[in-house]
Amino acid sequence: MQLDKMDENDWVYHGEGNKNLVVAHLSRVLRLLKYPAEDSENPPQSAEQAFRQIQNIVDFSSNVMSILLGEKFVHSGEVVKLPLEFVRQLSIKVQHERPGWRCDKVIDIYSGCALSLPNLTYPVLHLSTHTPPLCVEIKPKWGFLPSSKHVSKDIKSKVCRFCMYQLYKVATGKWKKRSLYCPLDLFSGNKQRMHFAIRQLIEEPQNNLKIFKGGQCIYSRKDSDDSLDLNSLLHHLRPYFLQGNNRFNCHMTNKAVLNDFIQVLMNALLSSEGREGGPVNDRHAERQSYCDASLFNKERSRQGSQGLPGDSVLSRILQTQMLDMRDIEELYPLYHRVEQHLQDFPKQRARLHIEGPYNKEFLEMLQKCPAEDDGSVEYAATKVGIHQYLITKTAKDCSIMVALVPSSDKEEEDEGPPPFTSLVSILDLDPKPFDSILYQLRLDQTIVSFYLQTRSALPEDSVSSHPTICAAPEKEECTLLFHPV
Ligand SMILES: O=P(O)(O)O[C@@H]1[C@@H](OP(=O)(O)O)[C@H](OP(=O)(O)O)[C@H](O)[C@H](OP(=O)(O)O)[C@H]1OP(=O)(O)O
Ligand SMILES: Nc1ncnc2c1ncn2[C@@H]1O[C@H](COP(=O)(O)OP(=O)(O)OP(=O)(O)O)[C@@H](O)[C@H]1O
Repeated sequence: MQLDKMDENDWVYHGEGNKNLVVAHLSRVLRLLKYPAEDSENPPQSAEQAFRQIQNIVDFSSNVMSILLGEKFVHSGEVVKLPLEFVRQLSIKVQHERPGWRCDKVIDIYSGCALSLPNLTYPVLHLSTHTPPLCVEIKPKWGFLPSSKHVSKDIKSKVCRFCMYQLYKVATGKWKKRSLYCPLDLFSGNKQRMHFAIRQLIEEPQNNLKIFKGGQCIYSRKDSDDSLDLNSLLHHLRPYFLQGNNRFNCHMTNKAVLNDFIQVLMNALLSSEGREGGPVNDRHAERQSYCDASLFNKERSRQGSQGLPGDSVLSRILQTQMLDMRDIEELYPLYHRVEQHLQDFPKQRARLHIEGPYNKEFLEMLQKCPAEDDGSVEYAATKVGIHQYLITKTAKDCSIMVALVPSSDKEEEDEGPPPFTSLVSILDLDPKPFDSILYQLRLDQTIVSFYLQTRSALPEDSVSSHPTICAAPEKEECTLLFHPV
């Protein structure tokens, strides 16, 4: 990439989240900061601050998250300085492709800073074949129930945050339809539960699932009420699954295509080598962790527990999320202690690395932290305190990208999906701001009280387990939740 010869016509809109917009050009992407539209005339930070913010993201990803999640999964990228005219033209060019609900923020066109990353939807893997890679992005969210003594509402240890939050999101219009995906099913390592969870993601992707082919998004929910085209997805997927052993002339039902696709995706998520194909060993004992709101039939999964392979992407994310099992209610007093201290001694913000930098000194500070609470601000801020909690917050909001290309390896069996090579990565590993903790506490209270109120007003089976719906992939009734195709 020649930074002095950038042409906006080479770059295409690729996607965006709450804080960044991403454009792609073949095997690279540029991730540009966004800020609230009302600040568009008056950028909230200088070019130097923007540069430092992105450098902080790179350092946090490479020095902290990559160690916890595994280097093979993490691509931290590098900060680049782009010509301002290029960014301005790019911003105009992509505007009409942006989803309406994201337009409350605008691209930072003043700093010229961006994060340059490999395009994970168009990995080098595909170069060995003429077939465009398939790529699945999953934002799995929180995979466990808090086990803190300080939880004020019992429901938090029975129903997961994602499932509770769904009722609030639908009621406030963020999404039109409730998602029946439950992260605890995906993270269970039990193949039936995982299969069920992935089907729910396909049925209602919200912002938790996107599917790409050849680097282009072919399946996602862009707005709360846009239409989803499952037929078109199946049309894209079918050729990949007809290529297997003895299948060239076989008729495959849509259900079989979808089951194969989910199977291949699960294999990649459970692979303990980063690249699919090797034997799965070093399994964790399955965490007997069930969410009462999941529609998966618990009795079925108890028959065949598998657990997550130790080095699989799901296991690494879950372990990182669980570094801090404390609930926000238990964490808040520690935040309060640090906040009070910073009010009295504002210059200590830098010493305590409240906004980074995430360098050697930061890691040393985490290691030196006292093991027991001695009432100090160091304890509250560091390893067992705020920083550790914020690290787990990043792991609760990251996404997994699974790139798949048909493999030429011949396999003996005629059964099962054709072989694929996969490349699994984790993205969106930005540090979460210290100041978000008060907001987190309030949001948590809102989600829980809304869930309790709404649940009591709804019929029993609309929010809790429903024994007649199960996820056995081989059974006909597993099409139950799908629209006709
Ligand atoms: O708090 P949550 O669980 O709603 O997560 C936010 C996400 O909402 P979600 O529920 O996944 O739709 C939210 O995603 P959306 O904007 O809803 O797509 C962001 O990821 C947000 O992170 P950040 O503040 O931009 O760094 C996320 O906020 P934090 O992870 O910073 O709390
Ligand atoms: N390296 C990459 N390769 C390919 N696509 C990417 C890459 N990084 C991001 N994307 C795409 O861009 C989208 C937005 O990126 P990202 O999730 O980092 O934004 P964000 O604003 O930080 O999100 P959030 O809402 O979680 O804060 C992703 O959902 C993904 O589809």
